[in-house]
Amino acid sequence: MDTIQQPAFECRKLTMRYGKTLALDAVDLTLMPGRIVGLLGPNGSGKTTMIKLANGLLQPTSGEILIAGSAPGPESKSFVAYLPDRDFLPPYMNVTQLLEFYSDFFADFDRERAEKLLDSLGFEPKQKLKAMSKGTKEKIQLVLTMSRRAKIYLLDEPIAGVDPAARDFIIRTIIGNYAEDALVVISTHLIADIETVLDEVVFLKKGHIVLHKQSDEVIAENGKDIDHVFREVFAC
Ligand SMILES: Nc1ncnc2c1ncn2[C@@H]1O[C@H](COP(=O)(O)OP(=O)(O)OP(=O)(O)O)[C@@H](O)[C@H]1O
Repeated sequence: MDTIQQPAFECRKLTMRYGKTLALDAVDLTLMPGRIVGLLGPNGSGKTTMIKLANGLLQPTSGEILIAGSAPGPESKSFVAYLPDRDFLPPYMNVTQLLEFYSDFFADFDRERAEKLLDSLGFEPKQKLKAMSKGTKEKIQLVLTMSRRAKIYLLDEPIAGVDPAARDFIIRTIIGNYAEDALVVISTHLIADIETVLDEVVFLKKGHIVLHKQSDEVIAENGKDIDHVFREVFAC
């Protein structure tokens, strides 16, 4: 008998206002485990706001967001691996200290996996974060995030600052390092680079979901790739 799966991520009439700005307007969205989902939208469409709400960094104005059935909080932090869209690690730390920091903070951190990945990328143990280029910092932050054996990965713009060759590495790291029953949500507007790994896409426009479908359905219905569909939907 099939067991009924609980959604990994659920928004119910989720609304977020910053003063007069309505960033999310009564959004309903259900994402199931075992999927890689692209949260796609132009600047200011509400992607970061939704991811921050999922991490409990913001409180909704109204409606709710549920992570594996509960409101975000200390418990969900133990199984949600979050990659913010900005630097978030102490800049004075070197590679070894960062590995120790993650091992101390996250019970699900697979240090061996992180060490192997960092070694294959040529990182040196004594290399300090503050001396790394923007793209190199993004790589180490992604390796640390994806080396958690999390149930849910929320990646906010993981490829924005890196060159096309490094983007391929990042995409391989994402698909090579998550458990098959985990949910991966990737927010980006660089769709062409990432669309081949997406099972589902969510198009967010001015705080509304204008499309939520399986990637292959979007391609079949439109006869073009997701990047081109996105450009049409969001044409200025
Ligand atoms: N702290 C804040 N105070 C006021 N308005 C905010 C704040 N954060 C976001 N906003 C506004 O909320 C809306 C959604 O912003 P959000 O950062 O979620 O969009 P985004 O889709 O992640 O954009 P980008 O692709 O540029 O990162 C925008 O109109 C933005 O200006």
